[in-house]
Amino acid sequence: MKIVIIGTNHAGIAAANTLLDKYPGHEIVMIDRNSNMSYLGCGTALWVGRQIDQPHELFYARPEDFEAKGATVLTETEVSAIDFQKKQVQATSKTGEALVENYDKLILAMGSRPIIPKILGNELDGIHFLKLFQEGQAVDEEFAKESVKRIAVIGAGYIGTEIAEAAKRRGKEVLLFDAEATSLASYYDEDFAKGMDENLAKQGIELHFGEIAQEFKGTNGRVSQIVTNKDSYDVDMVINCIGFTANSALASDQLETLRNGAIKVDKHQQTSDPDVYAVGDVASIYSNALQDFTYIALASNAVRSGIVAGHNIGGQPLESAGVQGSNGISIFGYNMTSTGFSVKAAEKFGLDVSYTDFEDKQKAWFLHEDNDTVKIRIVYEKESRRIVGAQLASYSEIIAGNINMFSLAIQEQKTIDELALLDLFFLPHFNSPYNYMTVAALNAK
Ligand SMILES: Cc1cc2nc3c(=O)[nH]c(=O)nc-3n(C[C@H](O)[C@H](O)[C@H](O)COP(=O)(O)OP(=O)(O)OC[C@H]3O[C@@H](n4cnc5c(N)ncnc54)[C@H](O)[C@@H]3O)c2cc1C
Ligand SMILES: NC(=O)C1=CN([C@@H]2O[C@H](COP(=O)(O)OP(=O)(O)OC[C@H]3O[C@@H](n4cnc5c(N)ncnc54)[C@H](O)[C@@H]3O)[C@@H](O)[C@H]2O)C=CC1
Repeated sequence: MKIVIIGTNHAGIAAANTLLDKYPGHEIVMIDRNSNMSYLGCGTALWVGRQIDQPHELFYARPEDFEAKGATVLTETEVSAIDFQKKQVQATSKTGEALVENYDKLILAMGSRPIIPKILGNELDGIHFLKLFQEGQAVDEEFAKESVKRIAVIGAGYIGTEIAEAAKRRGKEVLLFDAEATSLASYYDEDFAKGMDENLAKQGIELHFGEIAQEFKGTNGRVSQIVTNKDSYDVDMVINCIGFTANSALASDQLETLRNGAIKVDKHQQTSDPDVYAVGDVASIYSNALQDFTYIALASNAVRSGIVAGHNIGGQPLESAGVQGSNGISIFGYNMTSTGFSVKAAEKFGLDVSYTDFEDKQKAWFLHEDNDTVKIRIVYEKESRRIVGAQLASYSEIIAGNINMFSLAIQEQKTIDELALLDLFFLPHFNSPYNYMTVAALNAK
């Protein structure tokens, strides 16, 4: 069987490795328009902010790794069309040569692209996005310029907040804008996001929330001012981070999609064409909190969905367990993690939810050093009492792993009452006998 994979980043790589390692004997052709593969964008801010010295360790796979296992890897080759009837992929190589690849099974792993704000002045120099390694390099080069002193970051989601920290670490003045009232509004309720806002403000980042960019103005072709619905600000550079959209144009007129263009898949990653699978950011994904398919762009989901597609195409039926969109962020030492829905997100999706909050020290009360406060919120459906979300925030790093337990609880449809008496270990170095997670659950109305 000949399997063609379009897109060789996290999702495409996971599918390719699964097929090559577990189901040998197939012809695998991997095509990507980029010159590199496997770049972990999560490391961009760490590198640009000089928390790590070099970007090379942010790559974990090379074309040679797949060629050594028998695959054909075509880099700098852009797919321009797919004929789903003839089962053919048309592409152009880096030398301009037209290529046609036939397939028995096709894996779409074209990922996502940043949303471009449709406002005047978009084309000016000094306006950046952060998705590819090359875009990280461009931002890094700008940060090195003495003339770039004041930076506007548009969108205080995950990428915006992380790059705001990086810019500050490089000695820049940073103005952080978001249409919402707080940072991280897609992931955390306001009471939680406020903790991050205070942390950002304490570090000298200028916060402009509830503000929408309406125009970029320039001087000699380079951005020099940003105009919002409230005011205008002189800046030397802009970084746009207002979210991702599925990069599905190659297939969205032929295959079924969600309203945002993500290619609809089932739990086997199969699209509306049985010979075509879609994985990662280009595809829909099943949310256990919502109990329906939705769109959640994360590297963790990309890897899992790639593995699932690989097994199904290889001949071993495997159903995805669904996801919770579990995520985390660490900014100037302040750590936040969440999974499933916040109260706000649950209500937006039509769920009738309640929540329980608790706050305590991370370690036992009699440890007075390095013992930070932890805030927790657990969100549950009122009628069924099933847990649909959790949020944690603290300067303590110990909180990080806890969110995974809530992820499993949501996946397994556990109720808030089942959590209340769960056996959690106790050791003073890490927690208290009255663990804040179970106390929050015990307090649930
Ligand atoms: C700055 C940043 C930080 C992030 N941090 C995190 C994090 O901490 N945790 C987390 O879980 N996620 C994080 N993400 C999100 C994560 O990177 C994405 O969810 C992930 O990259 C999706 O993987 P993918 O393989 O589905 O798609 P992509 O990474 O978008 O890869 C798609 C590939 O398809 C190729 N392609 C597209 N169209 C064509 C075509 N026509 N022809 C040939 N090739 C094509 C592209 O060149 C690309 O290589 C971050 C993203 C960014 C940008
Ligand atoms: N730690 C992690 O897990 C990370 C995950 N990612 C993922 O990568 C994807 C893209 O990240 P982001 O671009 O940061 O998206 P995001 O969805 O996290 O944040 C986008 C932000 O932009 C704001 N916004 C939207 N339109 C706006 C406008 N016109 N003006 C001002 N603000 C506006 C939104 O309110 C939101 O806060 C997401 O799916 C994210 O989850 C990215 C970085 C880190």
